[in-house]
Amino acid sequence: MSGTLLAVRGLSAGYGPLRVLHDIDFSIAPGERLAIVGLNGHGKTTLFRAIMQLVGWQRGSVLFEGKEIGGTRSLGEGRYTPGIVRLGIAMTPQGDAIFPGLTVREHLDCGAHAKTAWRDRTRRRERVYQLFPQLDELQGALVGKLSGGERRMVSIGRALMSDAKLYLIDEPTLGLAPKVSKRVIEALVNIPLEGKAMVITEQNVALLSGAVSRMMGMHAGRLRGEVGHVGLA
Ligand SMILES: Nc1ncnc2c1ncn2[C@@H]1O[C@H](COP(=O)(O)OP(=O)(O)OP(=O)(O)O)[C@@H](O)[C@H]1O
Repeated sequence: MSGTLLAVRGLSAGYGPLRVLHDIDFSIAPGERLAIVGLNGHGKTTLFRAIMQLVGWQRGSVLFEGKEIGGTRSLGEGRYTPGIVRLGIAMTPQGDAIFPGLTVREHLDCGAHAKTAWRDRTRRRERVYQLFPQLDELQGALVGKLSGGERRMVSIGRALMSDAKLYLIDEPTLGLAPKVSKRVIEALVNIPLEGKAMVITEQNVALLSGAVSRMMGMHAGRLRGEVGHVGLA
């Protein structure tokens, strides 16, 4: 598929005096699944947070469907984030960002907060259950009582309930057993993109190798060129 969904140019970002990202450039087209791999602490999460305007300061351009959502900002983390979500970017944060007191079903419905998504929530939930059949059986269970892998599935499922065109999935396998990690990645690479796009960050290159359209490396806040290229999307 041609065209550019997201174009990041000269993006730098950090927290207070700390500069974490240095002049990041990359873009992603509709239909692409891009992996950004790098070790702990090298800036993967900060990159997602900067796209969502959740860092302390940033500068540089972030174009989403041709609209500038970046620019120079130094105050008010999160101030523009709801607008960015409404434009069509959904982020699954690292770790267990869940509401332990809600059931699986209630949790998924939280992701369908836009009007059109809410009206269509039953069908969307079914799609999530197809992707993660385990969750179908756990619809009424409290999310706080689930295993780490199940909670991660809920967290990803919540993002899929939205009207997003771009999914940012931050280290979906963090803290999971190898077998469960494999299942979560398999589900992620099987999600039909149909003109949407996905960026997945990961520390374990082997898990995503051969399963994504492109892979880039992040080291010390800089993106390095492609670390592999395969035909799958
Ligand atoms: N809120 C914050 N305030 C200050 N420094 C931060 C903050 N969040 C992250 N950092 C620092 O920014 C750097 C990059 O962290 P970041 O979380 O983006 O890396 P990462 O590659 O995603 O690794 P991780 O797997 O740990 O999330 C680290 O040195 C980290 O200590």
